[in-house]
Amino acid sequence: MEHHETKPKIAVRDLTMAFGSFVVMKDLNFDVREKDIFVIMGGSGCGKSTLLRHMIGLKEPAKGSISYDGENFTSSAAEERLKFIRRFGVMYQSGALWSSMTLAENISMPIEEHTDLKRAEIKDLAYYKLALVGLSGYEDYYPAQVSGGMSKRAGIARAMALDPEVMFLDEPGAGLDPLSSQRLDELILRLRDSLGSTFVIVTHELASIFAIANNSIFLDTNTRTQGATGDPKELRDHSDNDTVRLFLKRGETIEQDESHE
Ligand SMILES: Nc1ncnc2c1ncn2[C@@H]1O[C@H](COP(=O)(O)OP(=O)(O)OP(=O)(O)O)[C@@H](O)[C@H]1O
Repeated sequence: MEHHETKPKIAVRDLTMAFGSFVVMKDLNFDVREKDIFVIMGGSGCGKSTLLRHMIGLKEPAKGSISYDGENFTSSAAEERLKFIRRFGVMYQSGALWSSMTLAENISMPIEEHTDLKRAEIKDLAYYKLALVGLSGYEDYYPAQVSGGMSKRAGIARAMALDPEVMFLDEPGAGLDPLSSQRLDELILRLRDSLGSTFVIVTHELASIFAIANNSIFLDTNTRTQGATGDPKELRDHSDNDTVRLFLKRGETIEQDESHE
């Protein structure tokens, strides 16, 4: 196993997440390293999206902290917090693009909002971002005119509009056929390699987890805390937590089933 001695990109410490008196997860402790493709995994309703919302500042921890590059995000003042948020790119589960705008206009929006660039420069940037996700030639299409997979890729291009250091994707493969889902996985790997960004991805799709992730956290609904953190392949083969191993081993049966088709 490789060990990087660098400071973690993201450090989550003693995090408890709750809605009122309902505790979703407690005592979460994990690191995300720079250039990791880190997946948040676990069964339905365990708190994956809620964890992502904590990491981008949409929800406050009941306890604990989240730091970026050694700086405390959780305790930061409003103004300082905006600086953190500017370094994030987010694609939500609903991930929808604005239907009344072309793909290029969808990507231009955040650039217009957050920079002083001129119109022509913004257009160039939007075209460039679409090219990065393999959508050259589709700049003037409306979301309804492209496939689900293309729409997800445009959503990723929009999340990348401001060159984020960390990309957060909530269930990017949801609703996609296996081939489009696989193409999306390949895109994520390629973007990580070419742009050097860090990815935090919510997913419960095992094929996708094994294809892209080098680091992860498993949220266990029964114990209401993390079952394990680390490389999903290693957890599948060596975790001393039965629930984690069982969850990840389902992947083998799925992969075998698919190879017999
Ligand atoms: N705004 C809210 N108020 C109260 N409870 C909530 C709220 N949002 C989520 N929850 C609860 O918190 C728990 C975790 O929800 P969350 O959506 O984070 O799970 P998830 O793992 O992302 O689920 P899924 O895989 O089904 O998308 C669930 O029990 C959910 O009902």
